[in-house]
Amino acid sequence: MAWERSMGKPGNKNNIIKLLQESRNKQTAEEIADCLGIQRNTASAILNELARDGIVRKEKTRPVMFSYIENDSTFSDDPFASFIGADKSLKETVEKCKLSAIYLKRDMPILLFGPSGAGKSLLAEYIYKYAKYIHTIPEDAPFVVLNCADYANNKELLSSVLFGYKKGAFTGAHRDTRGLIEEADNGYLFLDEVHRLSPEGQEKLFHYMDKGVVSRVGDNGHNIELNVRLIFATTEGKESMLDTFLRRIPVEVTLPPFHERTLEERYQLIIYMIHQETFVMECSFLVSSNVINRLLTFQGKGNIGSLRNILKLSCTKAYNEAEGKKGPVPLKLRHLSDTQKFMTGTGSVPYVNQDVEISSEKESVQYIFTTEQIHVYFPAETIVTAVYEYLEKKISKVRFRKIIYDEINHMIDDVIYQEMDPFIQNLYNQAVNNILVYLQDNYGLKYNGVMEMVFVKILYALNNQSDKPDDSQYEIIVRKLQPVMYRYYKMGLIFTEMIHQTMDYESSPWFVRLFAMLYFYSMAKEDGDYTNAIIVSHGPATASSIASTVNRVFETYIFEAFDMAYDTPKSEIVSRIKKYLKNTNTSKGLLIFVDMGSLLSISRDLKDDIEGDLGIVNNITTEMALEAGERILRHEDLQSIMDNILSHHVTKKSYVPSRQKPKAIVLCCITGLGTAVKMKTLLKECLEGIELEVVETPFPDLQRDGSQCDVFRKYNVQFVVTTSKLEAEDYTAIHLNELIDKRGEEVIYATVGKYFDKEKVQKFIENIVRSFTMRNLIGQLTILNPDKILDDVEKALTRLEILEGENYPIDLKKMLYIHICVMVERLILEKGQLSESNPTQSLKCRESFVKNLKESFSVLEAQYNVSINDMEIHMIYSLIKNV
Ligand SMILES: Nc1ncnc2c1ncn2[C@@H]1O[C@H](COP(=O)(O)OP(=O)(O)OP(=O)(O)O)[C@@H](O)[C@H]1O
Repeated sequence: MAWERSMGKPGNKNNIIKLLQESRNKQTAEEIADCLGIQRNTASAILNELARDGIVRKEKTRPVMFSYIENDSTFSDDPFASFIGADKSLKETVEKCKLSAIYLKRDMPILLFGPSGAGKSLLAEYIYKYAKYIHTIPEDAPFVVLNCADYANNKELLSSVLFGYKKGAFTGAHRDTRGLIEEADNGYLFLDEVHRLSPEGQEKLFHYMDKGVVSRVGDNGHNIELNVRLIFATTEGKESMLDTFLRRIPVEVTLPPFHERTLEERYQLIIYMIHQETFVMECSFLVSSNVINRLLTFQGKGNIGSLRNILKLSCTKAYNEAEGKKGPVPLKLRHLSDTQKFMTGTGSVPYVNQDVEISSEKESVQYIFTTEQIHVYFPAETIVTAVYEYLEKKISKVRFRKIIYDEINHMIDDVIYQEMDPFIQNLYNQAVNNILVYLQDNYGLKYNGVMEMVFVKILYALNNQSDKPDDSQYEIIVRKLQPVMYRYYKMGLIFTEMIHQTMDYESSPWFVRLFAMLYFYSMAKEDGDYTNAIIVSHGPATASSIASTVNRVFETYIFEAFDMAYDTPKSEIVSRIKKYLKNTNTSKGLLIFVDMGSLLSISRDLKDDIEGDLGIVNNITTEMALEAGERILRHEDLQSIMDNILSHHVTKKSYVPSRQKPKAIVLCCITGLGTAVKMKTLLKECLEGIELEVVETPFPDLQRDGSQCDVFRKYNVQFVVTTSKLEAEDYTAIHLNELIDKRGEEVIYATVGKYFDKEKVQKFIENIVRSFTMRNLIGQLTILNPDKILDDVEKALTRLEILEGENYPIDLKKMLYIHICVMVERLILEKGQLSESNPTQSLKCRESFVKNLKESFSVLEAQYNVSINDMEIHMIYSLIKNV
């Protein structure tokens, strides 16, 4: 691989220097490589080394440009470059401070808010240094500090210290004395804890801010003109400051407490402070990872200031203990002066897991981290195009994998040699390493040092790059890739979630996820398109330990584990698996190992959720899982995998072959019972060679659940025939009466017509028209004479219409004729079998209707010797009210 190559021949370095010296122009690594006929990576590695040695200047543009540094270079550094956080969480703060320093006149005072020890005094010093650096104040300008809290009990004294006093102004004022504000002329005055200043003192300051003059105490008539830049600081909130004071301050900034700084900054601060101690003690420290983890979670009062004091004491303790011993001084938890202050919340993830050696021999600049700009260029266009072409089947999977592999490698080549701060690299390395090990242990990720380094660089670059990628566009791609690459999708998800948890890492989460997904995909042995396999086992980690062993052995994510508590009910197991299957591609089948015989029956619950075959094996051992894993990776079919496992291991299986949902016409009768049965028989006879099933479903179910109804899960429903009005949104429903109309013909052509040839469908329609006319329907009666019963029913219904005072529409009447004729025959046949009144069916119809119906049907009841019970009345009532 490219990153494993050496820097090539020794002459390359000299050639590069010569080229840059001669050309005097900035050049990219690529241009230099082309010009010298060497690999770009080799050129990039050498250029970075030369930049480190100060021979070549590296400009963090895109692409990165390199130029030769002439000896007379006057390049000097912005003092803020060494202020930890200046380019990260304090970026805005620092920009405001710089702005106030750039302002040429004195009247741009700045007020720093923040808790004790957050770094206000230090920031004030940096502002002063910066003003010198940009020459808004002279090189020898004073920086005068006054902490108003020191005079909290003597406000008069504070005023006289600040503004000076005239001889005789108060007892003990023996001579005219300059105030600190005069000392600060042409430079800066930093007033810490400014809220402690008396109202009179504040008045005097306003006067200076407004007019540029001050008068000493006791000498009000004499104004001294000054040019002093003011910086104020307070640990109090705004409310403790006079409004008149705040109004005069154009720039306000707030420094956050230590625990609100980013993890990276907290780490930098700790390392930096220990490094300072190496000079004091003249030794190196080997800081244990426990110490670092504790310090990182410090939330005590006094923030960085307290932390500094604690470190000073701890380093002294450690030094004394190690006196006379060789090697770096170990700094352990026991040396922390006030251990309980650092208690990490229980269960929190340790940030680092390696000790860090901090040496005084290294230059201090190496510990004052300035963010090295690493540029990561993601070949979005190529990858996005490849994804779409692959999804649209314009390119093969092999081609797709090749494109992804090439592009990811290109990106890796680009980023791998870019330099970053070694200590921050260490922090990132440890976090990334933890995650990759987890993915290796559980998902068989095959990873190496290069992968770790790539992630470190990419994450770091994203965190520090000003032109961040447009994250939302990557979200779309990730979602598109989910179904075709779900294994890598999941690993990408785990990676991003863990990096967020362990590092508070938030930059470009979708980009990171897509990159992780594609990187894992391009490096994996398998593309992920093989039989899905899961292990369901009771016990805290039985399933996951077997799954992780197999995944690790094959360095491939084959098994998913479901650890179940011993009392987990079957329904919950099923629902967990169903949830998993929702985001899983099962077209190559699903093999499930369970540890209980009773779980074999989950095949019934799961079979509709799986596209391919489903195999369940009622036993699980690591050996069996290993064998299955091996066969899965050989792309054996599920049936043969199972046969082999069974022949080698004593066990049982349940096998449900992949099932195409059968096509069906659904009959939905509000009345249920006989009418539906009769219609079903008729409809089936009409099919004549068309392979369709005719199934019934209860009206209330369909009305309530629509296409979520069970029948839609089991069948590929063509259309639904109903005897009652039904609002169908996402499926086709047709009323029984319409079946023999034009609409019936249209619906049949639009649905069934898609699958069968025209002549058969035409025949089907003709059959329906012939059979579903009313007389024919009633002609299906087996014992009753259709003409006779029709006459009797007509009389009964006419009587009901009169009693109810209604004229039923013709469609309804037809329905009622069919229903009542069938009902009478059914009652005759079932006499003695059916309970008198169905207890679950309460009679919900109007009382007067029951009375009228009983009266109008009494003749019919007597003639046929049947009794129309409450349930039947209810059905007739429903028909009348629904149609
Ligand atoms: N960004 C930083 N980089 C390095 N050291 C820092 C940084 N911020 C603060 N410190 C160190 O933390 C300690 C406390 O900072 P500082 O005295 O400036 O805080 P403060 O807000 O002024 O506190 P107080 O309100 O108690 O005066 C100092 O030793 C300072 O050097």
